[in-house]
Amino acid sequence: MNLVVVSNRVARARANEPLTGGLAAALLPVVEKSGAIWVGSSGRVRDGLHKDSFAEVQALGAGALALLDLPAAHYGGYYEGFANSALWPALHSRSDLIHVSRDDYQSYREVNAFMARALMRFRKPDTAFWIQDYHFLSLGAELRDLGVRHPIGFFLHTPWPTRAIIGAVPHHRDLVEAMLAYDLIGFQTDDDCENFLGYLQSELGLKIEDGVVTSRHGKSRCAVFPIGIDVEKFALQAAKASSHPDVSRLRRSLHGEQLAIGVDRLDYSKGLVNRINAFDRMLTSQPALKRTVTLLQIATPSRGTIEAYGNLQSELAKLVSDVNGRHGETDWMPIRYLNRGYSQTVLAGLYRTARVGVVTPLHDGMNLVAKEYVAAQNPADPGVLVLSKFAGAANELQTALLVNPHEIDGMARAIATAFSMPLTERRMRWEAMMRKLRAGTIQQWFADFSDALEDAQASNRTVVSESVAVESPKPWPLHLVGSRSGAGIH
Ligand SMILES: O=P(O)(O)OC[C@H]1O[C@H](O[C@H]2O[C@H](CO)[C@@H](O)[C@H](O)[C@H]2O)[C@H](O)[C@@H](O)[C@@H]1O
Ligand SMILES: O=c1ccn([C@@H]2O[C@H](COP(=O)(O)OP(=O)(O)O)[C@@H](O)[C@H]2O)c(=O)[nH]1
Repeated sequence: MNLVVVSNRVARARANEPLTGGLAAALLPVVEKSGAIWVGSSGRVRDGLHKDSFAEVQALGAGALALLDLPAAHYGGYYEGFANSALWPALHSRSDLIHVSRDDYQSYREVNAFMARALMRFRKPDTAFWIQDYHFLSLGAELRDLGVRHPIGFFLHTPWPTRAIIGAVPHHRDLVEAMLAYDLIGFQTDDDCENFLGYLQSELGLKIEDGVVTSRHGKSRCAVFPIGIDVEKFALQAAKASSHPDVSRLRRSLHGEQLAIGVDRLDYSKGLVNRINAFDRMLTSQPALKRTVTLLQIATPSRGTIEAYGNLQSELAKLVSDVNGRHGETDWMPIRYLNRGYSQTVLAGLYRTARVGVVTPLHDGMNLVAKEYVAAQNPADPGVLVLSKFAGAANELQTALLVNPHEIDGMARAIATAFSMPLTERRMRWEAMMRKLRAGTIQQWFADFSDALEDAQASNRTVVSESVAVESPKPWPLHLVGSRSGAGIH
């Protein structure tokens, strides 16, 4: 199978650069190994809607990375507008934050249609397309409209909420109907999959049998594929990274204090305000912990041009300074707060230095940081994961200290418990989590989805020969094609 993977965000090709978000981080190692072509946004926009606006096609391990300039007229309405100000808040059960302009949906559909046209050049008789995430809910339908009969799979990296919440998204019916052009629709958790199937039954009146729905497009299989990480690579990286200058400087600066770590995009779904409030509450209710513990919170800026994100950044900066101002002393600050990104090599070392990993999103598709924190621990002296029960990762990491991120007192107690947990209990909990991580690696996820896509398509539709194609594909060249002059956007 000649696999073409499509996502809005793709990994930067340079090693040791911070990666933005779990989708790019997760796909990079498996795309590199598999020989797939990974198509996504170049981070630049261009005027006009030409299907040939590939800024660059470059080698990526055994495969290739194809970067596409997106149409300038529609980019804002697509990415900041419909994708991140309508779909993202709804998918994270924050319909109160939905803000869309009149043309955003149109722009979203235009970019999906534009991507479909651009993908035609990668089509070969044995091609399968694997579309990633909420940016491209209607891409499969656009490909079908262009005559594509190849297998097309879709994986949603975020949660899928209840019918009432998704019903707050403008054009939700059109979008979900368009999704049924996919042969396989993958979710992170059983709850997400059940919510989606519930919507199909109750809102669209469709029949479902064993996770397979029949619509005017044919059959679509809905199934669960929890995403994982490269466990052994992360563990090795963490062991090596302890000598990295950033990591050894951190260790030296601790003066015997125990470290808790949080690593998140600066996003309202990550529960950062509640987490800082919980740390504050812990220090207020257990003042003996002062000077003995510190929280290192890395909050990487994300989607900064969207108002809700800008507001959160200001709120957090104020909150952290308030907590530090009240509890801090001349030579000790409770919270070290950083608005920047780190490479995964450095992150691995930081995770290993921390006795406690605090991962407390209000809602999260998976949360790979939770898995990375566990994989990075020293087996002889592992740290403790405090994990929100609303992260997809909680389904697997049940021996973490599971918390409700809306209960500030409960979180404060859990963090304090984590700091004082005896070694035997830490090891027992950590070993159980490692068994789960090893059973569901990113390599396994990639293989499971690819196999299921082949199976789903074989039983759903007959592959139509290339002669039916509306345009003949051009070969994809492994060299620079076209200019890189578009305006930067990420
Ligand atoms: O591309 P951005 O707008 O900068 O956002 C970064 C990514 O955020 C989301 O990541 C999700 O994927 C992770 C891996 O499956 C998962 O662990 C996490 O829970 C999700 O939030 C988003 O879904 C991606 O499309 C973005 O690239
Ligand atoms: O400074 C940073 C912060 C995060 N990450 C990576 O970004 C991903 C975040 O994924 P997660 O699923 O936790 O959340 P998302 O940001 O995708 O919602 C993880 O692989 C992190 O290692 C990184 O490389 N550098």
